[in-house]
Amino acid sequence: MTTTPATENMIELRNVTKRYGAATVVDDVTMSVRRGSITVIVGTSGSGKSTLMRMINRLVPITSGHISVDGKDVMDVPATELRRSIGYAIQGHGLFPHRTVAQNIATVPQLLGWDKARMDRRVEELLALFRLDAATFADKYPHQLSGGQQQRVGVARALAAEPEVLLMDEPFGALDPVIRGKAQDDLLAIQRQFGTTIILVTHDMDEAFHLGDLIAVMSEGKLLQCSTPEKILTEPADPFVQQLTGTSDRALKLMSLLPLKESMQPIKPGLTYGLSETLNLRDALAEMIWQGVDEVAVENTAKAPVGSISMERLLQLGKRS
Ligand SMILES: Nc1ncnc2c1ncn2[C@@H]1O[C@H](COP(=O)(O)OP(=O)(O)OP(=O)(O)O)[C@@H](O)[C@H]1O
Repeated sequence: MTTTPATENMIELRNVTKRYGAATVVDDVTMSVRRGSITVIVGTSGSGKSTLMRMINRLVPITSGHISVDGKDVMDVPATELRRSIGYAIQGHGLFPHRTVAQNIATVPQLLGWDKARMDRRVEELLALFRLDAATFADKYPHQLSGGQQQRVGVARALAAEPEVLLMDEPFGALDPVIRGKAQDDLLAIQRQFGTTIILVTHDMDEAFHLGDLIAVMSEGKLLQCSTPEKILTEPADPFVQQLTGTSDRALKLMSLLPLKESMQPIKPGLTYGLSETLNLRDALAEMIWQGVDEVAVENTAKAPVGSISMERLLQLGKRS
């Protein structure tokens, strides 16, 4: 038996346009999203980010152009089937107020006719994944949870039926910075575990740089650039892209994208202070300034030295190439 190889791109948008009357709110957007990657859409308010994303699961009808998901034109898939197969998480989470946490999470599996044992297993697994104790939370109602907990349930619900594609519209918008950071790290861990293809809309550029394999910048309905975070910083396609990413901390943003592990120098004996190889260069620099050291050992998770890094080398790496 021959099987068709999975296409490398999970989502393809070709010349996608959305008009409301005379207003063109998404203007001829062409973009590809690689399977198992995270694409973050940024741009000013009203630039068409949500509209673009909502055309993928057909919550908004396309005026012209084509969108395919996993090789299939979305217009050839019944809208309800499409929406059940694509996870969707929004700011304010949209939980059903009269359903418990467990029932909220099981919404799509239930619609898909999963048996009870499988649904219960999945709910427990997701609660554990989002660090919500099942005994405490499964039977609570949304109003009994904090905003952050509700948000996590919202994302858990979007992931419940193990979708290959997850669309997220400002999913962490309402969270305070500490919880937000944790939620982002949870999402990255889950994405790595399941290989989910994610498109996420945010206003927060730090979030975009932290999460995005690609960053898509929109302005007035147009897609100005869709590139890696490094390219967005070092080769902005448009003055607006440059303005959006901010120029004052460009060096530090760039350093935050570079892993220490890939930039370290050979092991050097006699260094008394060690940093984990899992840090990025910005965090390494911050720690060295704080500790007042010019050179440190780089250590693996077992605390064995695997290299070294000097302040001089760090400063070189942050320079525009
Ligand atoms: N149903 C509609 N009818 C008419 N205009 C609409 C409709 N929905 C959205 N728009 C307009 O389309 C434009 C893009 O809206 P959209 O919500 O996609 O922007 P956005 O970039 O996601 O904005 P924000 O960051 O503020 O959420 C806006 O000017 C908005 O007013």
